[in-house]
Amino acid sequence: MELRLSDISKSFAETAVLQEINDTFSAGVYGLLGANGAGKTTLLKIITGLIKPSQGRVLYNQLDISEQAENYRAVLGFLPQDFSYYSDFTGMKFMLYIASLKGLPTKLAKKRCLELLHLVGLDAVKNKKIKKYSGGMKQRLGIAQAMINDPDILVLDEPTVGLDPKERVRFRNLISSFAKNKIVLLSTHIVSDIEYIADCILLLKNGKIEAAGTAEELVKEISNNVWEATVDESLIVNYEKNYVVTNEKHSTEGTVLRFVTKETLISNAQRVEPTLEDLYLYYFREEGRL
Ligand SMILES: Nc1ncnc2c1ncn2[C@@H]1O[C@H](COP(=O)(O)OP(=O)(O)OP(=O)(O)O)[C@@H](O)[C@H]1O
Repeated sequence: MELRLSDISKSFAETAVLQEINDTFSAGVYGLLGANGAGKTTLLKIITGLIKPSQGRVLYNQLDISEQAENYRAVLGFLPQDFSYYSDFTGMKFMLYIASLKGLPTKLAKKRCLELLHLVGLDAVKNKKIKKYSGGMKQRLGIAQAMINDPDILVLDEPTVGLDPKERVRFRNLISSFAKNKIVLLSTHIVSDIEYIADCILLLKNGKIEAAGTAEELVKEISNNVWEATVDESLIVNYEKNYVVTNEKHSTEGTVLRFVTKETLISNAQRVEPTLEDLYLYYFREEGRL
């Protein structure tokens, strides 16, 4: 199984949103990480065939997805960012509705809906109307509906929005166990959501894939460049001008500043292990200053 993005570019009017994206996905979890407006939703919509690229092609098993639309839809599961629900439906009724849209036979549909509602922890509320659901419950229902046809390719746009920390952990476990022999693509701007589950992280910046690899591979770029130093609070503004500051921890002894730079003149600065969050903030430093 292979999904290939071949030279994808997308412009809206005169504005280039994606530029010459090339990548090949085989079974595994891929995390698309980027700041707001980086082009994540646009890229995922192109991958699902919802919008067409201005240039380039998406190939599923070597064939353009536009030439095998029906076949492709059958192996695809999608959670859009702006997913809307029928609020008067119960969770179960909604799932059955999606199952019928996907053409699942009635008996199988019921079994599959119950299984999935259990997997996302919505058993207890499956007969409640969706309008009574919390944001996190709705999001879990959205994830469940995307998995209804046991898709080979699961595309999730910002799936963890609205999930509390416990739900996030449950989500990560769910995706890890689901992903065997499947392609899972998910977008987020929350580093910790994909740090542990993504086999490959793609950093999307200004419509281009700036870097791709495992978390360990990616952070190598800034190894030896992440520091911590205890500094006087009044000097922080100056440091922020010269360094990419990734954390500030205030205490009675002063402020522990964490920052990324090649060389530093701060005498008590010590090198520390880089994290993916350091790398993210380093890549998206301009956005951080808005
Ligand atoms: N249909 C459209 N017409 C014009 N511009 C668009 C359209 N869709 C997206 N854009 C623009 O393309 C850029 C990328 O948007 P996109 O939604 O893909 O980013 P994103 O990384 O998903 O951001 P977010 O995390 O905020 O959803 C934005 O500047 C957006 O305004």
